Amino acid sequence: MTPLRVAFLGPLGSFSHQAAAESFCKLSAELQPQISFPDAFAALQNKKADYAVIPCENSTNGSVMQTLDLLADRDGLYKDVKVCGEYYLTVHHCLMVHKGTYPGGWADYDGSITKLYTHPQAWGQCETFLTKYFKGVERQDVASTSKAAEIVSKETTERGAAIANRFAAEQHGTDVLVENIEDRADNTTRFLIFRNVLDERTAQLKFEQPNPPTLEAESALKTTHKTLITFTIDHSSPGALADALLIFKAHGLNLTSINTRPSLKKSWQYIFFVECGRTPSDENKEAVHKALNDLRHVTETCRDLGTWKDQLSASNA
Ligand SMILES: O=C(O)C(=O)Cc1ccccc1
Repeated sequence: MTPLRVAFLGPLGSFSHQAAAESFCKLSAELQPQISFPDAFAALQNKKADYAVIPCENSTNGSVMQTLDLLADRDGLYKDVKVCGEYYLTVHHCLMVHKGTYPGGWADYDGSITKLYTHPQAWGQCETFLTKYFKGVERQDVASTSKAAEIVSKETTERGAAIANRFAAEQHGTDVLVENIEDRADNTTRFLIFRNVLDERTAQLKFEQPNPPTLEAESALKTTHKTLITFTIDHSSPGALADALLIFKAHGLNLTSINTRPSLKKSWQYIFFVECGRTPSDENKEAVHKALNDLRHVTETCRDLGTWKDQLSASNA
């Protein structure tokens, strides 16, 4: 059997690459860089990859809208793709330039950078640094931080700089001018790990996320299981959202986050993303199944996006 194939947002050296490598480090996995998040999802749906590791939320900057839009799956492209795990990565950004541009390093920097490149998620994580040193400098969104590094590594005429991972600098041969430019030292991105639930090959490979590392055997039993459910409601019906949320309470499911994205069916109507947790027990093992059945009565559409082990419940236990 071929090794486990893990899709992530490339090119090599992205934060997604780091998260994929770290979360599958114990398994001999073939890491497959993709050009975009939709490409990674398509690889799963088409059974070209077994898993995909995609950023969903950052502790400084909040939810990743591109990922929520993928999960909304408005065109039904990724029917069999579900979450099966999560991974928290501490994210340190560097400012990097074309090799040899500033031989004296940051100490000699003369203010000549005219354009900055990075993934949209990164701007908001480095705002203090950028406001201090690069106020008014043009910012260009690119597909990933490592793509930004690749662009400045190849540029010949412009004075550009990229915000990216230290590994991206090694990968693409750029010079790091400043390290750790993120606003907060605890800047962390949560990645979700996805699989195709109908892919039998993937099922046989049995990737099982470990219990959080700091958990002792006894408290391992207390690891929270998280579930993600998306739904739409009848916006003209007073209390429709309250009715839906009460179902989680009725089944002992603790709400841990709520997000919305436009439904794109009608303006000012939304798709709701509800994440909830439970500590597994004999009594509540059917809780998610029952909640989904009840939700189908009070929602217009409703989708189970998977259940996985909470990798932070060690610190919550
Ligand atoms: O662009 C990357 O490197 C990604 O993997 C997306 C991203 C961007 C910024 C923080 C975490 C993940």
